Amino acid sequence: MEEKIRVALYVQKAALQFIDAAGRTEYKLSGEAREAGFTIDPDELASIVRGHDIKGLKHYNGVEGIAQKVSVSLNEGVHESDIPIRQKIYGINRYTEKPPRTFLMFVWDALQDLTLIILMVCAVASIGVGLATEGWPKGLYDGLGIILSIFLVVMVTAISDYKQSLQFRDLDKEKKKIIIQVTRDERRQKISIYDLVVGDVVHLSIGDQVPADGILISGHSLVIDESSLSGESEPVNIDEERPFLLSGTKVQDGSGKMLVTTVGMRTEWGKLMETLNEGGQDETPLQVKLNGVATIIGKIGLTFAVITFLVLTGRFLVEKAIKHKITDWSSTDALTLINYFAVSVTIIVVAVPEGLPLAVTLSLAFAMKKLMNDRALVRHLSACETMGSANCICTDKTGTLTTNHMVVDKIWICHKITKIQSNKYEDIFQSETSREVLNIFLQAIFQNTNSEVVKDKEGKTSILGTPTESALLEFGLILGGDFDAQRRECKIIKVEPFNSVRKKMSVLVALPGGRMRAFCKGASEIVLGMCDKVIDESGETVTLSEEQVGYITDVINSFASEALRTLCLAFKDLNESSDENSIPESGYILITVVGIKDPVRPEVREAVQTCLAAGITVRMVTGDNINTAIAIAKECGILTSDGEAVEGPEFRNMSPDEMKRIIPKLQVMARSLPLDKHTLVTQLRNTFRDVVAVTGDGTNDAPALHEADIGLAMGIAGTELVGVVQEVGAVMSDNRENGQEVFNEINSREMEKINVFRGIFSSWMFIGIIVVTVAFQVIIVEFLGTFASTVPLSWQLWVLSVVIGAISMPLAVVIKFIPVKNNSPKRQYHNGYDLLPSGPDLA
Ligand SMILES: Nc1ncnc2c1ncn2[C@@H]1O[C@H](COP(=O)(O)OP(=O)(O)OP(=O)(O)O)[C@@H](O)[C@H]1O
Ligand SMILES: [Ca+2]
Repeated sequence: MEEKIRVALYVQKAALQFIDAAGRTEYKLSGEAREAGFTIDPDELASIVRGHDIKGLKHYNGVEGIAQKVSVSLNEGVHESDIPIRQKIYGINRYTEKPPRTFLMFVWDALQDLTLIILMVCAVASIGVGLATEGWPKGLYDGLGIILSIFLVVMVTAISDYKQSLQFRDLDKEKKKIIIQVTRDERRQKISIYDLVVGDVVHLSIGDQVPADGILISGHSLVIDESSLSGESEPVNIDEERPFLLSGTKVQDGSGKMLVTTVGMRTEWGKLMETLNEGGQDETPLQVKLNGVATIIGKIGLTFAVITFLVLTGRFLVEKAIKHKITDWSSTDALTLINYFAVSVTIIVVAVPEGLPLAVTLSLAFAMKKLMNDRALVRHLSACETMGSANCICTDKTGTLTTNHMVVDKIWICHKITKIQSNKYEDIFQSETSREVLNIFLQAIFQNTNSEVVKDKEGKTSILGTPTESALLEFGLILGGDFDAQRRECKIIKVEPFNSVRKKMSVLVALPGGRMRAFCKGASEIVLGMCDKVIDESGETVTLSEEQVGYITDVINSFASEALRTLCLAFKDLNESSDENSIPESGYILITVVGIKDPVRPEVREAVQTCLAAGITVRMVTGDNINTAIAIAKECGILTSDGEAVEGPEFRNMSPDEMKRIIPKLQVMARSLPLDKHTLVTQLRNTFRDVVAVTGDGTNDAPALHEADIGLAMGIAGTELVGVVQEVGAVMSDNRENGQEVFNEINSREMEKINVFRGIFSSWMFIGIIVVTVAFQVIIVEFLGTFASTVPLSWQLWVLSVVIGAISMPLAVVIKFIPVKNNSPKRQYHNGYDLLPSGPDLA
């Protein structure tokens, strides 16, 4: 699929270049558009952005020029009232959906199974032979019996696949309801991606999906991951030189604002969707293996059948030759030969275990259903299987284990710790003189943020931004701060947005008098390291002594041990001579240490226990402070007394041997960079041969998600991960107990667990499937006698068949050791946050 996209993209690029070479195309603007005040044709706009036509953009006076042509002010945004006309002229932001697959298509798919094809051939042969030997209608019965079993298998497979596709379509719709931030009617607000129109001013920040094609208005270190479109893993910097943003790509770093120029099917993404047809469904690793087994058995059966036929026919011919009757043929002779053929066909029918696909399909369908109920997005049956094979989960903390609902809980300011209980700022700032401190504190909160306090139509205040920043802004409002007033007072000169590598955010602002001030906020110990002074009650700056640094470190640790996320806020006044183009990295004055509470989700502890019980190791990898991480990990039951907690920098600098030694015990990694998580996952997969599931928010965790066997991208808001974790555990233990339908075979530590009867009766799903399968067999044998050409068996024969069946158990154990991992493709499951607009399964 990815490959196809890439090819389509190259073809298109080439075509665009060709058009360019042939001279500018003339576009005609409709009269209606002109009347409504628009002066640029939709296709022309689309081609400028898609073709990265910087000359074309200059020709129209850059982004401001384009804004004029689509009749919008970059400060105010579009007006709600003219959205219908924009949609009429420039289109709506939707993609044509592939027509849904019909039930018959699923039936057709189910029929493609090799075992079934062999069975069908047998049915036809059997009907032919039957009619010739036994005549109408008795001769039909054998064949009809086989057709009946084929019918059953096909129906079960098709119905379960079809239902699953319907369910998936619903979830698909849900997950495409992405909310984005735009400025409209001079107000920043949230809208659905579908309501976006040409002319909209969209705010982008790290982790966001670019919702349509457009041009950069302004940005700070904006870096875009275009890999979904181009397959290029190298991210691109978006700035004045390269201001084009394409729908379906993702913001990897920084922040910015873009002007939407093209929506829906006119975008690059839309065009690609048009040229691509649907990708095929792939088989699950288990299906591949079972098909392999069935095919081998089938082939053996076929060989024996052919040999039997040849031997019987040979003997017959030889006998005939001995009796010198080789030229003398009667109809009885012909019937004998046909009979031999029938015997051979029977061998194939008996040899191919058609019950196998049925049982497997049923169990996978059940597992799928369970996952679906928990709203984990699973596109293919194979997901359950790969998931069932996971023996190790690396999870992030924020939003996955915790609720991601953050509130400031404790602060340290002016050498005093205060627990925030009431909503009164007097508790924190008692004396009049500390007004000064309050001012600088509010400045630090409101100036140095990527989030915003906005008012909606009714004048209600709300905060748009990340949970951490929202907590700070909310606190600022409680202290009586005024976001708009603050923002109007100072002019922001330069911004270094937050990301997980820097773990801090800094800005440079011009104060009313023209003096420059820098603010820095971020991971407490990092920012503390950048400070050499601290502000006291009266607003005076005093030099930080070593003792004081030690004391503040203690404060940080005490907050962190209470599971609080800690941040330091600091500022620095610059003198005239300092460089306006860079924000200082040291010499800051510390204002405060804040401790933000982010409670653990109540269900997490149990989910973790489920995993541990199923033999899955759970590891927490977080960007947060080590003490915070430890406190939370203990609360969730992840960190045990014999487990280890390390910090990212320490882990990074370990020798391969040291890593090998620590990883088995490693339960917590704190202050990690995205790359540390990636390293850990790589090590687990390669050195320890683990099957690793990774959960994360898809921004800073992207590298690790890609490396994992199973990547669960949960989106910033976090979702019902707990359900997924539990399912991984449940599916996993089900599979183990099944005596398989096989998952961890190459993992040597699993070897001793091949006791197939362990816990077999605790798995209801498995028992149900067995009962159904057995019931089918009994019904076929006992009641469909004539149809399936079986005779009711005596009890001795039943015992015999059970014994023969039991012999297949050791065989199953042997199958267990056939490696499956290498042919199981790595998979990623998203809960929509970072899915592409039209949501094809690119993973
Ligand atoms: N907007 C922000 N501005 C400045 N610093 C921040 C901001 N958000 C978080 N931090 C700091 O960065 C640290 C870690 O951030 P990082 O993005 O690496 O981890 P995370 O993804 O939030 O956590 P986890 O990995 O557990 O999900 C936090 O402990 C906090 O101190
Ligand atoms: Ca994270």
